[in-house]
Amino acid sequence: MQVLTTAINEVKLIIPRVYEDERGYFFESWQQQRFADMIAPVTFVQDNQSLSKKGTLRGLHWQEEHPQDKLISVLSGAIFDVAVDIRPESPTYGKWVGETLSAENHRQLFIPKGFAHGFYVLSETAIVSYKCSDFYHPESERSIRWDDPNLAIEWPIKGPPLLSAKDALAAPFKVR
Ligand SMILES: Cc1cn([C@H]2C[C@H](O)[C@@H](COP(=O)(O)OP(=O)(O)O[C@H]3O[C@H](C)C(=O)[C@H](O)[C@H]3O)O2)c(=O)[nH]c1=O
Repeated sequence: MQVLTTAINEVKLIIPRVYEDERGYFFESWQQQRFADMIAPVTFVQDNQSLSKKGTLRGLHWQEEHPQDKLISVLSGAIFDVAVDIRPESPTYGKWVGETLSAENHRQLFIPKGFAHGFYVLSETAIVSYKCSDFYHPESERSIRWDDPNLAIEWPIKGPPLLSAKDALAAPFKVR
């Protein structure tokens, strides 16, 4: 497993060791001890999975009172995955990182607590599976507009994205 830093130090891009043979491939998508040794001693308690059509944008979301570390993986298709630093005291507050994760490149993104998360679907469909370090607390959910001008995220978007009603009405980013 290779762990690469991104433009925001705490957000890590993971390139797993993939074993390929004539049948296909095998890799350990998560291993607690190696993750603790190389990234952080995180206890994941919930796995989420979503399927989205091409052009879907889910996000930018986080849980305020029950913040979640997340390990994002793509089981099918490809997404542009984005993390936004929303930690009030952070020197990179309001900064974002984006990585293309796909079932083909097997890349994963570790997004710690204190970040908003969202992704845009590049393929016909994408199945995204992600591990969370706390349970779902809907009352604690917050969101920021995907296209907030103060974030200026460079989404690889062609045309208006497919949004949930909730995301279409998301709040603006709070500039410090
Ligand atoms: C997040 C979540 C949702 N749900 C239910 C609530 C809704 O009835 C339905 C769809 O939820 P929502 O539209 O909020 O799903 P997404 O827009 O994919 O939300 C996620 O999008 C971004 C990318 C994230 O990182 C968050 O994990 C999460 O906010 O699933 C649950 O039952 N458990 C959960 O943990």
